[in-house]
Amino acid sequence: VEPVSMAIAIGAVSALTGFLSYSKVHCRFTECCEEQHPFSASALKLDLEKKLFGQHLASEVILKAVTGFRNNKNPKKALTLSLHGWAGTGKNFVSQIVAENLNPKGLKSKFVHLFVSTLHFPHEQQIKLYQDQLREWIRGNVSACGSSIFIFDEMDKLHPRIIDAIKPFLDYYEQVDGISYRKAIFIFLSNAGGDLITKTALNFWRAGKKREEIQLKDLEPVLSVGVFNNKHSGLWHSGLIDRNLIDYFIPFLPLEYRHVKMCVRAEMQARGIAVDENIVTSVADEMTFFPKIEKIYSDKGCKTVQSRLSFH
Ligand SMILES: Nc1ncnc2c1ncn2[C@@H]1O[C@H](COP(=O)(O)OP(=O)(O)OP(=O)(O)O)[C@@H](O)[C@H]1O
Repeated sequence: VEPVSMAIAIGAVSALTGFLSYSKVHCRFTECCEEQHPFSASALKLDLEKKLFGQHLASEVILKAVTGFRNNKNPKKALTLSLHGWAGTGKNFVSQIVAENLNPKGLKSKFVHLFVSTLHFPHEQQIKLYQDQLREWIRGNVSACGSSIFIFDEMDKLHPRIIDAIKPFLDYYEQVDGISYRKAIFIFLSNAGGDLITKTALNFWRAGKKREEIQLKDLEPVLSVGVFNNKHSGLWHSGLIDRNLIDYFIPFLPLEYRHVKMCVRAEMQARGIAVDENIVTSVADEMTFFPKIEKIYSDKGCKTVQSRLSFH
């Protein structure tokens, strides 16, 4: 090998090594987009089992969907999950668990984005502007980090045309204007369909069947049709449903008295207080339950447990 080529080769290798070690050090100080943060399906499974109460369907589907997506080196489209259920049943909570399992900084990561309808898209007459802003925001963020996560809370309060603006990003295209969206994750949270889920859960209860016997096939089709036909679901007549771009409709069941108690215990443990069963019972007793006669399900799920516990 002639000396000049050798010198160039050595120079190139050391420049590359230098760059790699620089970026390693750099990423220690600022957050970098790593396409593949180490992901452990068993850690996610354990988290769901330990932390999420009374949601056997949501746990199962979320674990399957996220694991399958992350283990696929070449997904054909972005992962799109639509979470439905009554208030306080764990939709935001589970999004946080998923975000933390995919990204060490969880919701605080600059690659995880939360949109809240009433906060970010409050005015009916600004739909066109919101559509443009949303498209730009997602395009910019996915070009900076392909594996970005976008969470849309309060979908039921979103004008249905807004979300259709991002339809091309959720489709099977390899690239849209030079950007691939295939490694991104979109999570929609909504109360829409909560009434349908409760109805099914109640039917099982009244038939003397266990809650855990409810299967996804008992709910998913009802949910997708119900949400499509519901003017206040954010997905009313949406092209996302029409074109089958939502991978999973995930039902969150209404929580029972025993689940509320589990939430109180978890909250006490999180605060480092010894679990006192008298307090657990009195916090759970303060919650209100429906339907009027049977009083099975907590109407706020576990939502006010934290603030109520502070009064004991
Ligand atoms: N199934 C659950 N298992 C464990 N904790 C729960 C569950 N559901 C709710 N919680 C607790 O209650 C808090 C509020 O729940 P969360 O914000 O996830 O409800 P949500 O379903 O998103 O409600 P909303 O539709 O009103 O936004 C959570 O931070 C969590 O502490």
